[in-house]
Amino acid sequence: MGPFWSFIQFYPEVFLAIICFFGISIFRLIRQSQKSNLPLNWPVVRMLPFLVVNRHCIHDKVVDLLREAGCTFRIFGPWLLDMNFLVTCDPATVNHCLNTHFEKYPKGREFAEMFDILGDGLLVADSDSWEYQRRVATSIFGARAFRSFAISTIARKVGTVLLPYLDHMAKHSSEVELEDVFMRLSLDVSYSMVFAADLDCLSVSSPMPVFGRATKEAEEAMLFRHIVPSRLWKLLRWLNVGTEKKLADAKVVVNQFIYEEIAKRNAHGSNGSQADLLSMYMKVGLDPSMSEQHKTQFLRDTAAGFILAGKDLIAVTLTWFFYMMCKHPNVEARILEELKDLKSSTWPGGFSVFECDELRSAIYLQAALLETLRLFPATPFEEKEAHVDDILPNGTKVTKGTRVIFSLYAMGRIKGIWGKDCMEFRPERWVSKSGRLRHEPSYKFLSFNSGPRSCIGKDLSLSNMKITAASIIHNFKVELVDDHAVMPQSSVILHTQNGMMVRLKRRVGA
Ligand code: HEM
Repeated sequence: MGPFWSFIQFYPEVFLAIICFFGISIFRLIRQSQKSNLPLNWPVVRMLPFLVVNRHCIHDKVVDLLREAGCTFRIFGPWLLDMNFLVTCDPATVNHCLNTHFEKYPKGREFAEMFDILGDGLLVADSDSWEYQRRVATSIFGARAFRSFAISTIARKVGTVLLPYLDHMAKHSSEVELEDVFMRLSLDVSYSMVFAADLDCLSVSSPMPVFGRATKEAEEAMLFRHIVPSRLWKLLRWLNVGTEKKLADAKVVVNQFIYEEIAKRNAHGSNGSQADLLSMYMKVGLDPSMSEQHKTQFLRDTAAGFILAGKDLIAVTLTWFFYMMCKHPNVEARILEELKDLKSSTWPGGFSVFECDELRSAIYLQAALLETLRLFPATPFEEKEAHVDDILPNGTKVTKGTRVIFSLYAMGRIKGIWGKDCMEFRPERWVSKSGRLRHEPSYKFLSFNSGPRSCIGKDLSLSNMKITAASIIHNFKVELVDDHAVMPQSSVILHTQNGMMVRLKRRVGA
């Protein structure tokens, strides 16, 4: 007989007491969990069950949790796994971490390692390297030549690729997965903007090009890195198996494409008037202390960053925007009315594509896009790491190394921040009495980040989305396929869980 059975035989009352203690504790924890949205702190595994059980609807669960907890809550991961973090949607905390005490909350090495496909680029850099890269990027994004190249690229892609593709689908009465269409279009646009070369991702006859497949696999692997303990994905990376192998393969493809584009430019030079991003970076004259190898690496990291930075964010925002149009036909009708008197250019096939400058007066369209981003922020959460011990405005203590997660998704859904109607889609909230766009502080509307690390592509993205959305709405009626549920995916980017299936009809007279 083993020692366990001997113990039960000799001390049955002690054994019974232990069983009762655990039984009552578990019963109390379960009762408590039924009354509250706050996760239970179990022995050993701590709050991991909350994350696992709610993994398919984690964004909405975090909203409930933060509503009950008063906007800030500390999540404890299993013992020894270093998964503890603080989650918040409190604008004062956001302002503290991203603006007033910005230097205390860098991205951190863990973040850079998770996104190692971006090398040492602007999106992952900290301190001096970030400052230098931000300066160069700001000057390029502010250059008229780059902006006008970027805008004309968007209009060309919408006129020659997107609208003919949608028209083909409309003529064949085919169901279309709209998010996939936007993902392909966005990759096409980003690649052209960075290299002035066409990938042709959105074609009726050809499959997704190899570069597109590689970026998709890389993104899936980076998502996996976010949801498992870092020790696990590092082990898989070391063994080169699973998603880590796919990521390693994807990196080889991405590098091959980018280095080839850089080599072509080095061999043929770019003419002085070329204004794609690579040409602009080559023209700007990088830090003379950099070696040739370092410069090539810098250009590679920059190109990878700009291709990956915004493309999915634009694609998912457009998807949620059209979902809102399907659900709120009155808003769509008002946008159509607003577009009626605006100038557009006509492309082969008779498609109208709106001009960026004309769309400046389309206030309601922009309000509807901002309202979409409020309820469906393309990055549902953001993450920083405390560089030193700190105290947040609400008195919460933060120790060095704590990961702070800002839930942008929750921020748009809290009454105390946006009012009683916070769950309603109401573009009017963005329009002032005088008919202008209402300004909201970025630490309240965090979709493009706040403070020194605000999104550099904000204006360009809004122009892109306005041109694309206006041109689709004017030319086509988009209808959701019956019974197709559209829900957010639990992901680092707010994709839809099962895509968005629609049917299209060409508008009469368009
Ligand atoms: C709907 C579209 C977009 C949204 C919602 C968006 C949102 C954001 C957010 C939230 C950040 C902060 C990320 C962080 O610190 O972790 C960011 C940073 C950044 N975004 Fe965007 N973005 C969009 C499109 C773009 C585009 C199209 C580009 C470039 C072509 C771009 C370039 C950047 C860059 C370079 C940064 C890093 C800035 C820095 O760290 O100093 N973004 N963006």
